[in-house]
Amino acid sequence: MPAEGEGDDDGRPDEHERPAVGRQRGPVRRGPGAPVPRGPHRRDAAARRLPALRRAGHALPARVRPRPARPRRPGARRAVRGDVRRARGGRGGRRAGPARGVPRRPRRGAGRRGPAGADHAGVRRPPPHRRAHRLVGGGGGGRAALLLGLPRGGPRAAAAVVARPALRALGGGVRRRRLLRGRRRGPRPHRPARARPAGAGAHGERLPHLDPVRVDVLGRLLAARGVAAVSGGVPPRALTVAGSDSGGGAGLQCDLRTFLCCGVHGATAVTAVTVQDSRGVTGVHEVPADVVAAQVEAVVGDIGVGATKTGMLASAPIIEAVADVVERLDVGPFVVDPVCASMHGSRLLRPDALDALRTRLLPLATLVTPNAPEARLLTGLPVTDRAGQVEAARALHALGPRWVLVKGGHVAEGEPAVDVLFDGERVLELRAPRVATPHTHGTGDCLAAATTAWLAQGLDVVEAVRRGKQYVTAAVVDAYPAGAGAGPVGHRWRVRDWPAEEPPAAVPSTAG
Ligand SMILES: Nc1ncnc2c1ncn2[C@@H]1O[C@H](COP(=O)(O)OP(=O)(O)O)[C@@H](O)[C@H]1O
Ligand SMILES: Cc1ncc(COP(=O)(O)O)c(N)n1
Repeated sequence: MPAEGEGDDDGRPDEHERPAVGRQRGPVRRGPGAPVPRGPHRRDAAARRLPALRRAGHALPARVRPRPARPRRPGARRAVRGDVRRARGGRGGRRAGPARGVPRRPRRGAGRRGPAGADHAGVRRPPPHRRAHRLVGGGGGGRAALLLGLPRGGPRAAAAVVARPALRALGGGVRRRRLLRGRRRGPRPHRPARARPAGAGAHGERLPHLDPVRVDVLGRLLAARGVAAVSGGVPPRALTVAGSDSGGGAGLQCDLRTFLCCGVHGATAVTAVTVQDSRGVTGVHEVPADVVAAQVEAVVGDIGVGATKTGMLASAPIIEAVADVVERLDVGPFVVDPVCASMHGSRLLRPDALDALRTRLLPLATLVTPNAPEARLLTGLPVTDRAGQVEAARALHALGPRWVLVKGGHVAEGEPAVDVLFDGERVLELRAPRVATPHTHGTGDCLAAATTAWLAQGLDVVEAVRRGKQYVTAAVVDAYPAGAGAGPVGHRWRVRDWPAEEPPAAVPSTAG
């Protein structure tokens, strides 16, 4: 298959031309927040502050405690709670403010942090592998690490690293927290403010508090400790039947990232390997149709899937093979993203495959998600405004899918990004602010994959598409310029609250 074409005269649909990257407004760059300052070990500074800290009632790690505390002088005033509050810079007693020699605790979100592993007074806390037992109880961390695929060098630390966000995601459940955390000694260590996910809540809705990925991780941790799991150990599964994008921004790479970030295990049936970067596609190697079908059979037969999506299908034989296997097996709700070309205008579907797409695949689809050029290609209708989106949705619905979503990324640019959803009766609009960025590589895959992930978790189509739209909007806000051309949408906004723990120590091995 030719990787690039030049317009209608050579068969390549010029509808797939996107506005040139350079013509768009500058990228919206978002960093992961202020860099974490890392300094030298502050043992000396910590030791200088010891008297004040001891007055404040801090529980000090043994390694910075130079000598046992002196016995109290007879008649000396017993430390009262107010002293502790004052020393920590909180309210209490008459004089609010830090005790002499104890630095004021930085405000939440003030962006200041001490050296890694140090609390607000500059005292090093014990390293994670010595603290982790408070989170996961003693022993068993090795198995937890094994289950979670984490490094074995510091299993408890690794388990703690995973457990902490899981606990945070669980919100309430004081007993559950206590069970895992154990008894806390000393004051609560300072935690820096969490980075707010970019774009989250743009539509007044947040992703669910009870994040399925984290609940599941916690479930596995508990199972490894022999404690009854909080939720089932196996996450929902979804399958993508799609091409590989060597640049990683679109295709199955984008699908897998999105699946994970939406709480499902992703499986793949690879249809083609593309040689692709941020500037375009320079090569395509198709996978034989029977091998594509065999991948679907293997995944569905053994692992099982709650929902399936298609992306780049490359050729009519591959479409036929996928249609055959989807008819035979239970692939769950079936989302067809009728990918015809890349955003750079490189063809990803042979022109003679359009008919197979219309007649074999669309009738099987729970939801089909064309962009405006694809909708035009499939229906022959111009799709240049909202009315055109609705008309195309009606025409596509007549081809057999249960739902049609005509996306608005290429429609009325400069206005909000509005997608039109149609089920044969209702016409619904999903509206989001349009982000001024040229880095929109993978938007369509991201939307379809997120929607598929939510379908795999049992949501209905409207709810799944709403969340898919919410996800892709945040991902466009989080997009970044990787390469000289169009950069990919970003997924890091979903994982930025990884705890600022130190990784486990790498110590010389005594074995061998
Ligand atoms: N600049 C943008 N800002 C916000 N949302 C966008 C932007 N560009 C595309 N989208 C959204 O991303 C999704 C994919 O749209 P579209 O670009 O039309 O598909 P494709 O990537 O298949 O060409 C749609 O929900 C669309 O509204
Ligand atoms: C393998 C593969 N699948 C899909 C796309 C479409 O993504 P985009 O429209 O963002 O280029 C792509 N470029 N490559």
